[in-house]
Amino acid sequence: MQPTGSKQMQQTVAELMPQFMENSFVKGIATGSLSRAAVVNYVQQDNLYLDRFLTLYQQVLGALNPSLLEQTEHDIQRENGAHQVLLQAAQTTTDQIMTPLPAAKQVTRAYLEHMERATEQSVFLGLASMQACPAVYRELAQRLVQQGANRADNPFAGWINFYVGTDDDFDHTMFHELDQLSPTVMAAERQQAQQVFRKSCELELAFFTQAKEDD
Ligand SMILES: Cc1ncc(CN)c(N)n1
Repeated sequence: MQPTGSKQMQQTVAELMPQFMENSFVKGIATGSLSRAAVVNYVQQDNLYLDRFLTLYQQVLGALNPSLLEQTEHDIQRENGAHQVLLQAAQTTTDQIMTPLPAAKQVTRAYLEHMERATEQSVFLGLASMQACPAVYRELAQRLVQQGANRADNPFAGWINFYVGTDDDFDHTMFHELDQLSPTVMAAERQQAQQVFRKSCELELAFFTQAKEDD
């Protein structure tokens, strides 16, 4: 029997996880050693990313399932909690690093454009492109916890604990929504959704790499 769309996406995440665990930014989170520049770079780009992600999410879920939008959109707004952990370690604040507004870097732009293009094609593809966001972080955080990386002396433990905790429900809810929609679209579009999802996972990896590029 064919796995459901969400199972296949989870397999993609599992397949790519070794690359995430080897990524230098992720290793820095695990060991508690990241330069201030890398942390600032990451949070600046992530603020730009999440702002646009929320707008797209509102657009897609508003069309698909407004009551689910109402239940879940606060999950994205709450991510500021994860950023605060990083900013505290870097001894800075959101205001300081976002004023004046930094420019979006190449990977951030490419990722946002990828999700925008997918959403223009269909809400199903839009949702698939956005699903890597919770799916990758939840799996990553779980693996970091398994490694014991959220130990008390790691300044980034709160970041790991945030994603192991809160992205869980959001991730399952979105996967469920994708599986519910799946029978309503053609087989070709279901296949395309898998490709779109994989591309988003690759951009997630590039997003971490970008944070350390000019550090
Ligand atoms: C780029 C990116 N991807 C995923 C997440 C976690 N939702 C995030 N904060 N930023």
